[in-house]
Amino acid sequence: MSSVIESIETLLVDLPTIRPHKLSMTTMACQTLVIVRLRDSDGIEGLGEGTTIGGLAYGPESPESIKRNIDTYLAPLLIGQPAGAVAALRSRLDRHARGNAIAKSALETALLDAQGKRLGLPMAQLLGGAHHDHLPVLWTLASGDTGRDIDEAFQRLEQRRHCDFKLKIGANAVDDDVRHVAAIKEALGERASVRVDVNQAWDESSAVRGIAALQAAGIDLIEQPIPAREHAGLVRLASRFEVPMLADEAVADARDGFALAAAGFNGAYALKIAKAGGPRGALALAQVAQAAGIGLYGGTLLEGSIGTAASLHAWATLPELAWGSEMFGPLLLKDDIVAEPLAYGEFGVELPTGPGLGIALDEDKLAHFTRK
Ligand SMILES: O=C(O)C[C@H]1C=CC(=O)O1
Ligand SMILES: [Mn+2]
Repeated sequence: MSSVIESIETLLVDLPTIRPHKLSMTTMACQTLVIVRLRDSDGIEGLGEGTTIGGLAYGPESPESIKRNIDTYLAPLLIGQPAGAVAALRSRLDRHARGNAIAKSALETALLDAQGKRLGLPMAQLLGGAHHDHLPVLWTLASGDTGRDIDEAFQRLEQRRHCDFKLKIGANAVDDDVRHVAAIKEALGERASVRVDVNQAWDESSAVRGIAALQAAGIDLIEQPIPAREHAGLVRLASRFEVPMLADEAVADARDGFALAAAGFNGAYALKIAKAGGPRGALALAQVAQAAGIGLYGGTLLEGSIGTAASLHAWATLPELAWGSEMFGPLLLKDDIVAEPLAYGEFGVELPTGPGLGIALDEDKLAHFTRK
């Protein structure tokens, strides 16, 4: 008898951040991981993780809704089903439940982890095989203080941890943000690539003014300057400026990617397993981007080690990430719930090698940080 899915448990795990992380819509002091433990009748356990940023500040799913919707609606669709039928199970979730991409991503990750363990293959091999075993990782400077961000950047460069930096802006007046970014770029000079993420905070005319100044300051990439749904505006900004635009919230999945490319967008796409409903959906967006000649970036929704490892397995199967990745989530957290943390160094991170995700839980730490 082939294995069936026997149980699915979800846990809310609250981990403090190493410093306040300030974005245009919220300042984080803690990240909540929704951990999925999926158990199959052959005794194999698959792990998954879903995160968002600042409760409901980033999108329509919160950690609590992810847990509740898995427990109430999504898990019952999987219990008793053949455990190895990952593609069919993923379609089943989409057929019976709309939206909830982060919850579905956590479940798809757990299904792939279990199947990889069953077959003795790393998740990247289930997804077609890895092109790379070390991926570049940038660091986000978002302490809210220019001097502290500059110190942090030099520290990361000296540790050989990161040489590309993303600055979170949009919470302050445009001129103040531009001054902040220009001061950091001026301090780092040619030693580092500096990019910004506005997280949808500007309207188009503010964006024109802000981007002109950021381009003059030597910034390499402008992420999501205007609201996600304003595709036409993003296309206009991408055509207007030499500095490329990175679409993040505007492109969740392959359909969004197709629509934006068809509208004439010529920038780059941020892939996130959370936006696309899992690693397979994120790779489908990557295929659309490749067909349209659009460059790729491996994005994070500030996942912990499990979600980060799942993303790395997916990104490793891509021939090229023109803009590298930002899979630094675990480094923003004060502690971890896995036995062996991901290996960061030489401006990037190693792809884990064991079966499935190649990640094991530290049960004591998991129990300690799980919300009671
Ligand atoms: O890109 C985002 O919108 C979300 C995230 C990625 C890095 C970071 O600091 O926040
Ligand atoms: Mn972003």
